[in-house]
Amino acid sequence: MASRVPPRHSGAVRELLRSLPALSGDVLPFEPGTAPDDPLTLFADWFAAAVDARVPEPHAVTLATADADGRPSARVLVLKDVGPDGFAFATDARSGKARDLAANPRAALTFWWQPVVRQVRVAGAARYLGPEVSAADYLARSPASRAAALGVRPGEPLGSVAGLRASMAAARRRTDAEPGFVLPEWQAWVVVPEVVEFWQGSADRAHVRLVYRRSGDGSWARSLVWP
Ligand SMILES: Cc1cc2nc3c(=O)[nH]c(=O)nc-3n(C[C@H](O)[C@H](O)[C@H](O)COP(=O)(O)O)c2cc1C
Repeated sequence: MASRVPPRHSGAVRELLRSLPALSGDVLPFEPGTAPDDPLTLFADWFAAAVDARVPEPHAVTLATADADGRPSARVLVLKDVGPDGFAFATDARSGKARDLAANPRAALTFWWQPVVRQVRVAGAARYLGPEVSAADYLARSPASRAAALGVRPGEPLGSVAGLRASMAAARRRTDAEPGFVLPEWQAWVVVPEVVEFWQGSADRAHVRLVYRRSGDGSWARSLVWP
């Protein structure tokens, strides 16, 4: 098969970018007038529809944080749960995101489900769920996942990939020998939503945006906004 890697002439990336379609998935029907009162219910519906449509890894979500000075940072992680508290994820206390959240406990999550042309955005306060929930999350991971978390030192300079592999192999041996061990740095967090936006793309660009905002009494107000 011919390589699609372009020659490295000036403008090659721009040409490649312009050759690509956007919003080319199969739009799902969405009638905002009949949407539920609660965005978590609509999220559950949309998530199930994404799974049904075989969206690859629909639980992979971009988490945006900012440090104490407001410098933003974003990365992909795995959504662990969605419940009345909000959207849960887990990470290492030594990671950049956990440091950001310790200094500035606000976050945004963005899901992009290309095959169904849907985006969901969540913004709100981020809350550490404490050592017990974090330990339970850690112990629910497979031995390989626990070893992967145990064998790393997030963000520290790494001399070689061989060093990483050796550390992870040692972590796997320890995980197998001590199955009850919990990495003290493991942290479960939840983003408590204040705003949730459901975006249904459309081939004719008449994209539907339905925004839910939480009121002081905990109820939700929802409205359409222009795309
Ligand atoms: C599909 C996918 C899933 C990931 N899941 C997690 C996760 O659940 N928790 C996590 O801390 N990092 C996860 N990562 C790694 C993060 O993207 C990131 O590289 C790492 O957490 C360090 O980010 P930070 O320095 O901004 O904190 C995942 C990456 C990808 C691509």
